[in-house]
Amino acid sequence: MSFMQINDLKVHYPIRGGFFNTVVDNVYAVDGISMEFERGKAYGLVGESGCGKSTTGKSIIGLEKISSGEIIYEGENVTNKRRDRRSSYNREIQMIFQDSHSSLNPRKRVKEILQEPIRNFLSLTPAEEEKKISELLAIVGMPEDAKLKYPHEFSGGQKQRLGIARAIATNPKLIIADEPVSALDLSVQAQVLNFMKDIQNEYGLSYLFISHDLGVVKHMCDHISIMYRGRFVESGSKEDIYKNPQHIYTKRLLSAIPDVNPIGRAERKRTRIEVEKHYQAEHKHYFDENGRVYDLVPVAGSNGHLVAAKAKGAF
Ligand SMILES: Nc1ncnc2c1ncn2[C@@H]1O[C@H](COP(=O)(O)OP(=O)(O)OP(=O)(O)O)[C@@H](O)[C@H]1O
Repeated sequence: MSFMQINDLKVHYPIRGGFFNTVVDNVYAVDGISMEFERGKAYGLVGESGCGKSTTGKSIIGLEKISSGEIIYEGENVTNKRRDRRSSYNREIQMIFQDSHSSLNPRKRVKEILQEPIRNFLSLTPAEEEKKISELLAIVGMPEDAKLKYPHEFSGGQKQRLGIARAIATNPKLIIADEPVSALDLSVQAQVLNFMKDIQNEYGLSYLFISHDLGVVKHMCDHISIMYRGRFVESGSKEDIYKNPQHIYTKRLLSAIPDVNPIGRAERKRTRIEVEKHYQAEHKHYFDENGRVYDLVPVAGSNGHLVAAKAKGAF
């Protein structure tokens, strides 16, 4: 049973131009997506840069204006209440960002950074607040004396842990994690991901896990949507997406990561040959099975030869 539903969400940014600075077009950053979140489950949102992943996350939490669509939380339409301090939605949906360095106020000590959500949302006595901050630091594996330090005194992985501590301070149900490890060294990425899994299990947290990295999403998520130009081209359980991808864009995303590539070599080759044939026949476009059109451009292989035709934007 899902506790939150996103229905036909659209976020369009107007493009202004001309002498009168009128709206001449729109960027269809998010263009009609629907999702459901279940307790204790992680929902993965994958796609290449610019497809609308961050805009989706930010609009859910209320950092971006929604053009149309609705968010239903615990049976209530909260679309216009997302930033309302009094609403439980505002307390129970939190976000962590890729760049924890810039999302943590450099002029505040850790104690003050963690105090902020606690004071905004929980009514605690000073003693309870102090205890809560110590508990949060313990949960994210940071020492007690971190309280008095500033963000710059920590490593990238530690700063991301502090970002997580801040997000879990209000006992959230859903954490939107926007590329939470992509700015970290590879060695630290696994630690932070494992830690996120641990707290998910312990507190029954749900995640909206945003990433361009299908390997990371495979590790973290139960349900996955593949996003392309503001829309979902494919959604399904982790098993469906990795074992039996349907859309050519998903297949290409998967084939770009050999480690987790579930489609056999033969199929990978077939997809590539199919597109290459179109290119060699001097077609400028390739139409996939859903009628979507891609521009074809050449790409050079590591040996310097033309190895495949590439569908621009998709491949
Ligand atoms: N404030 C804005 N005004 C106009 N266009 C915007 C604005 N914010 C984002 N966009 C555009 O909306 C589209 C989606 O951007 P978004 O940042 O959501 O993509 P993304 O998938 O998260 O990319 P990345 O992985 O690089 O962060 C892009 O074309 C982007 O240029």
